Amino acid sequence: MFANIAQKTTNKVQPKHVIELVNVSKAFTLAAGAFQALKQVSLCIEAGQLVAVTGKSGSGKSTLLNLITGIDKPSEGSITVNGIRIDKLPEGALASWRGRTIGVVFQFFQLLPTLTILENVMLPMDFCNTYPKRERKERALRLLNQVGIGDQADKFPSALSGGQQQRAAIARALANDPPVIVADEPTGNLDSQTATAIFQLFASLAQTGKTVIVVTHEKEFSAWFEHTIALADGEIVDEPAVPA
Ligand SMILES: Nc1ncnc2c1ncn2[C@@H]1O[C@H](COP(=O)(O)OP(=O)(O)OP(=O)(O)O)[C@@H](O)[C@H]1O
Repeated sequence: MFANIAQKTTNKVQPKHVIELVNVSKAFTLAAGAFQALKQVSLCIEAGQLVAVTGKSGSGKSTLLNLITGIDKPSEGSITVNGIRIDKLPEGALASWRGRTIGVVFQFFQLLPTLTILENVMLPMDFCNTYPKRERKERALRLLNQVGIGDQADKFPSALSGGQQQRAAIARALANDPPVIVADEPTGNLDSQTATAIFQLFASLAQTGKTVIVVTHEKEFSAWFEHTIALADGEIVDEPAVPA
């Protein structure tokens, strides 16, 4: 199903550790003083891993994702993604880096309602200029076929079911062929059968060499993940090993 993506991804030279955090802390300044949302977190994730991030509300899951995607900067520590020290990158360079390196999938899909599904998937290519203009439509269609909704390409998001919209969002996340896909509670709004199909899709992507990081509360899917990063009060209580 993902043969084309697999071909492309495995031809790339990727560092073994696609994501590496060393002693990362994140403090927020509140009226009452500094609040440590993440405390001295170190972890590494290898290419092609399907990784879960779990923890109670407020444990630091979104903060961790925001740091890995470069949306936020750490207060301390280093973050290396795909060989780049992103905590050192200036804002402009970060935006362009993010568009090419990270595909993001949200709980509520966040497709643009006034664009067709095909146009939504083409958008990241238009923003980042990653593929020649004449190739973008064909690539978007190919991605939609690969996630199983090629026949919905000309519809608007409101005409699709939740599961179909999430498949479209995954196709959009793949548009620029990023090595890393990050999903924040992607099945939180879907029934369990549809959620299973979405997790199957993520597992297939990981098999093609994509690194897929999923924040999830859904324990019934824990067996799908090769690693679980369990957070409690901003600290990792279960983690992939840090490289020597
Ligand atoms: N911008 C901010 N300013 C101040 N405090 C923040 C900010 N962002 C997060 N926090 C705090 O950091 C802690 C961790 O928040 P975070 O959103 O990472 O948790 P979470 O595990 O993703 O929770 P949820 O499952 O509810 O989304 C919380 O106590 C939160 O209130």
